[in-house]
Formats: sequence, C-alpha cells, structure tokens
Amino acid sequence: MSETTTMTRRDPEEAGAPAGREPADRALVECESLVRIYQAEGIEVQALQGLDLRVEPREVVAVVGASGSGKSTLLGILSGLDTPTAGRVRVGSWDLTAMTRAQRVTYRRETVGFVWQQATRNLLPYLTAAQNVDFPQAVAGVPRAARAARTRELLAMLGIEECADRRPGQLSGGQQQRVAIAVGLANGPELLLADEPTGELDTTTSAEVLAALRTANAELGTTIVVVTHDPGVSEHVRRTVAIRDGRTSSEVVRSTRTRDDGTEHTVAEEFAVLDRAGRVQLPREYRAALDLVGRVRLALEEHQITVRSGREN
Ligand SMILES: Nc1ncnc2c1ncn2[C@@H]1O[C@H](COP(=O)(O)OP(=O)(O)OP(=O)(O)O)[C@@H](O)[C@H]1O
Repeated sequence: MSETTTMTRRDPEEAGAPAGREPADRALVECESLVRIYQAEGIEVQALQGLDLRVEPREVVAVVGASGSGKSTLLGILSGLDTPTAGRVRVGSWDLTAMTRAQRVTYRRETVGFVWQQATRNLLPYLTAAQNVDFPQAVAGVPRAARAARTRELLAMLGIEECADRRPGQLSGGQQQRVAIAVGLANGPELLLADEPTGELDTTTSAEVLAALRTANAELGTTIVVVTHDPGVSEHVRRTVAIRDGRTSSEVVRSTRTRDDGTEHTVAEEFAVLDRAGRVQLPREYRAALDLVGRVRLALEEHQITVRSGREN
C-alpha cells in the first residue's frame, strides 16, 4: 500500500513511456486483487474478493454477474465514489486508491462519464435534452459556443437531434438513455461506465441503446464498461467478463472469422480466468459432470493440465 499512497497521478514518463504517450501494452483500467468489505451492523460482507480486471484503451467490455456478485461495487470504485478495502486500481494515469477529495472531483469531471439504470438519476427533469448535455460542460468551464457545438455533435451522433428541445418526460425510455449517454460523453471522458443502462428497457430498445454505446466507442474512441445482470448484452460486445462472488470467473470473446467461401461468421470463445495467485474457477457443469468435489488430482502433461476426481478408484 505504501507505494500507492505516495503517488496519485502517475506521469506516463515515470511509468517508462515518453510524455503524452502510453506504452502499447498499457491497459486503461487495471484492477488487481480488489477487495471491498462492507461492515453492516457488525456483519462483514465481502462484496469483492480479489477481483482482477484489465480493460484496454478503446475496448467495450460487458461485466456480467448475478445480483449481489459485486458489479455495482466495482463500478462505484471505478467511478471514484468508493475506495477498495485492499488491492490496486488504476484508470489512465490515476491511482484511485490514493486520490485526495479535490483529485476525485477532477477525475470524475475529466476522466470518467456515467450512465445509470434510472433515467431520473442521469437527467435533470426540468432541463431539455440539449440543456442536460450542456450542463456538465458549463460546470467544467467550457465556453458557450464550444458547448453548443459539442452538444449538437453528440445528439446528432446518437441519432437524437430531434429530442434537443424536449424535456426527459417528453422522451421515450430509449431516447432518455441515449441523452444520458450524450451527457456522460459531454466532457470527452476516456472511460464511460454504464450500470444496467438497459435494465428498464425492452429488447428492441435495449439493442438501440447498446448500439449507441458502440457508436460512441467507434466515433470517439471512448472505452466503455457496461455492467449488467443480462447475459444477452454479451451478444452486443466483443468481450464479456463474468463476475461470481466478487471475482472475475470467466470471459467470453467474440470475433469475426472468414470461411473458405469468403462469408463471415461470429465465433464466441469462453475462457476461464486465471488470477494472480494461480486460482481458476471450474464451471459448475464441468464439476457436476465429473462429480468433482473437495480434493482433485492435477497432472501436468505436455501441452495441458488435467483435473481428475481425487477419490480413490
Ligand atoms: N453499502 C453496503 N453495505 C453492506 N453491504 C453491501 C453494501 N453494498 C453492497 N453490499 C453487499 O455487497 C454484495 C455485492 O453487492 P453489489 O451491489 O456490488 O452487487 P451487484 O452485483 O451489483 O448486485 P445487483 O445486480 O443486485 O445490483 C452484496 O452481498 C450486497 O448485499
């Protein structure tokens, strides 16, 4: 911890890169062995139990997990609202475990944007869509003309120009969430965090909102982390990370491959995640299929490691 408490905003040069440039392999988000313990009425709840996560610049990642798996806790930490009990977390040049209150304000204004599930949390009801997008820019001190241009550009990019002069109450749920994405992007954050952004929407409208996030990623290069309990979201992103019991347990990576006849198809590959301590979680169905419980036998073979039942046979 001493290393992280002495240095907050890390200069890329200090990290071994020329000023203004990041080394090619540097992730935008790096969480290492994150632990978050809540104390509630004398009871300890371990919401995160040593979570590891890397998100590369310009990536769109879905973090999927059941209720209570620790997703909102992770987002709270990445958004700078909460701090972990132990572990390391870096976003860009910010060490989130060691920021002062003032640095947190700057981080939240400049580096991250948010989209929450409830439209009421994203938008001020008495302002129009354009005024909502203008507001965070005004707070950041952006001149009026530049704000107006940025607002127009964002609403056009997300296909909601016609909503500019309407208040949230006069917009559909999907339009509200697209305005919320524009608000989240208003100050050009490197990272956009979305907590169940489609939670209150039907399938078609959800697909539109996810498409809007992909547009933001493609047009502006914004890195996006979407947290959801909806496994269907993974069909809309290249990489999905599953969290179970406060730890990353598996990842699904989608890629487009070309067949011999030139047609393209999408392949989804599932990976288990090996953490820094060498732990890997075996999927429940694999354990059930071989009735693996308690001790198991491990064997290192030429190109693989096998896991067998530990019972005598
Ligand atoms: N402020 C808190 N005080 C005590 N326990 C908490 C607090 N916040 C979350 N928890 C507990 O931490 C665990 C993880 O919660 P978290 O909200 O991060 O999960 P989640 O995956 O986002 O769930 P959901 O999808 O239901 O929002 C749960 O057991 C939850 O009850």
